[in-house]
Amino acid sequence: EEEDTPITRFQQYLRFKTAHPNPNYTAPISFLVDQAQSIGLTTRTIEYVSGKPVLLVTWLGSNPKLPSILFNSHLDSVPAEADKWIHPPFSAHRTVDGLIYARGAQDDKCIGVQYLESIRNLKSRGFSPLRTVHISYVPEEEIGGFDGMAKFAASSDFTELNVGFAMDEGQASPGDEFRVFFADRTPWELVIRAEGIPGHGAKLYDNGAMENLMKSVELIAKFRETQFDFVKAGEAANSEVISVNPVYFKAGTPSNTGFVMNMQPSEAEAGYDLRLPPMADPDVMKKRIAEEWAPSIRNMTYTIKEKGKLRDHFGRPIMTATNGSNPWWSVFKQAVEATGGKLAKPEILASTTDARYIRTLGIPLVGFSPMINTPILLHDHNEFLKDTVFLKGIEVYESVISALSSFEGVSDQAI
Ligand SMILES: CSCC[C@H](NC=O)C(=O)O
Ligand SMILES: [Zn+2]
Ligand SMILES: [Zn+2]
Repeated sequence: EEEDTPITRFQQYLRFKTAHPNPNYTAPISFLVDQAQSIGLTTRTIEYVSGKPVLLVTWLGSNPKLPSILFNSHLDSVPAEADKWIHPPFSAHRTVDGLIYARGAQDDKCIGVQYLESIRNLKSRGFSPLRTVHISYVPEEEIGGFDGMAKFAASSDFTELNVGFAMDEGQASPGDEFRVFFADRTPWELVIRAEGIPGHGAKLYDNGAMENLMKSVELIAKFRETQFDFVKAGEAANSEVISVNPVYFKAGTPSNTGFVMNMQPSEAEAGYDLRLPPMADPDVMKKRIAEEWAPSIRNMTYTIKEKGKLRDHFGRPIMTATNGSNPWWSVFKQAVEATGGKLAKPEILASTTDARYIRTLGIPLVGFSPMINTPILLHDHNEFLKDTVFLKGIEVYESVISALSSFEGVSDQAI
């Protein structure tokens, strides 16, 4: 019989098969409900979209009128190519060196368990919070959160939580400073299409669909290079520039064996993953797309699917202040430092999380996954987390949760 410790509970949570395209949500939720109830926390499961439950765990504060603190994590994981792993991705195998291998070990099942374990420890020490603490477990983050956090954040259930400050996942740090994130980049799905007259494969002529698409592909590649050059020159971080990466090309006339080789097609299309940092001007980007990347004079059209907002309703870039103007930030920073930890310079996250839905509401949110001296392995083969790093994270959250939930606020500000 396996012993019951924070590590074995982490392993149990890691063994649920939560990878897309068929994530199991019911089993991990019933595990989390059991855990939360054994600690004496209340739980509520809400389905905004059928089969895609959100779990809300609550620790009531002594003054529930004060804005609450929310700790979020997602239930789902990206797929794993099992044959390319040294241990099966849902085995949560722990090596003699303490490395726990699992898809989700870093992204982001670690924090999901650490939140609960830290509260377990705080409770056993007799700590009780002034502010109410909520933990949310949401589905569908890895595919954009549209049926998960997007719906939850837009619900009256969420408004009623009266969240004053929130935390969500961050990323591992290869060095010895904890990384923290004050913004995400906003993803756009860009598709550019070209049309042209078809023709014999042997003919040289202008304005073919392929030729027109290729011109754009080259222009986009040049733009990509200018952005990447800033990064390579050390002038900007990856997450501070606009990235645009081709994700598919679609063209050609199908045949039984592949493609017809002596026909120039009448349509061609390319798809791009485009990400904008919060300071980027979306209108400048749109103008560039319309005038340079997909101009109608080259018979081109385009569609942009914006998967998030760059500006709040005051027109300000969506980001959380990490200076003295945000009292929550100071409380958080001091709480991490009280554990002997050091914070790296706050960063923008290169990718995108559910944090954007909460920041868009005007709620300050810091992205944070306490993992130092750990290689960044999210979405990679052989994702692992060292047991000692996981345990240290529990201690960090004990400090963070007790400090934030005890924060009395600033008298002239309604927080
Ligand atoms: C369209 S939002 C997609 C969210 C996803 N999140 C994690 O990888 C990402 O691609 O960053
Ligand atoms: Zn994640
Ligand atoms: Zn992820």
